[in-house]
Amino acid sequence: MPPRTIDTRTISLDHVTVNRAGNDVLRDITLQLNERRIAIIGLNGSGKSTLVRLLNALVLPTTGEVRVGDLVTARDAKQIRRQVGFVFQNPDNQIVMPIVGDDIAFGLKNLGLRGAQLSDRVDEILARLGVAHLRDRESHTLSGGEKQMIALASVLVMNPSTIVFDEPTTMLDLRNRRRLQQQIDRLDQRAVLVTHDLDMIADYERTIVVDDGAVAFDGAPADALDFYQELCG
Ligand SMILES: Nc1ncnc2c1ncn2[C@@H]1O[C@H](COP(=O)(O)OP(=O)(O)OP(=O)(O)O)[C@@H](O)[C@H]1O
Repeated sequence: MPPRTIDTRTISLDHVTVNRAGNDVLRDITLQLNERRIAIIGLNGSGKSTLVRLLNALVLPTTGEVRVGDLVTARDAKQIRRQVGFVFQNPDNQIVMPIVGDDIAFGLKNLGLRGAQLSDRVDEILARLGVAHLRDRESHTLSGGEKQMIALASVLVMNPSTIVFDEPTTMLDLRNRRRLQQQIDRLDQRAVLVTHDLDMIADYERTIVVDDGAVAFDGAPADALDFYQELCG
């Protein structure tokens, strides 16, 4: 996958700690995220979801600061969520409207789009993901793989500069996993992917291994995988 230059904002974490119920689930994390493809791997409960939720203000630091360009998550959550989209592990957490087309249109309507401008954007994104035929379907009747594509469409349609995927393939069969992987590979946007699916990330520019709330390794995927395998024992 050739690296492409993209106009996106650097995401930086500066000495970030997140405390939950008296425990530091993330400890003193300092990172600058500039690459186009970044993977986050690590054992269950190591802190991966908490780390990526910091990137679009779903989680705020207990101490330290997270910035997207000049914006600070603790202050500018609304603007940051337009820059940094988030695709959840379970698309049911993300699909809010009973009809697919309305779900995709939801965020754009909040931005004031109406009429042909709105419906063209919805059509365009559904066609791009190969799911135009789902536009008028009732959301709850979709299969898990179809729901995951609609969840991705609802994020992509807002044209964020970074998209975070938190274990997006967990509920997918092999065919849909490959489809989603292709869609992620094609994105112009920066992608930050949390996954246990290690073969998805071989081409990534950077892989961060999280262990016990800290960054245990940060580098090329092949080296990260060696490190992770040793960690797993
Ligand atoms: N609100 C909370 N209250 C108490 N503990 C929490 C809370 N949120 C997260 N934790 C704890 O923080 C740790 C890290 O959780 P996190 O979901 O970030 O891990 P993860 O690496 O994404 O795990 P997995 O691979 O299992 O999804 C876990 O021990 C979890 O139980």
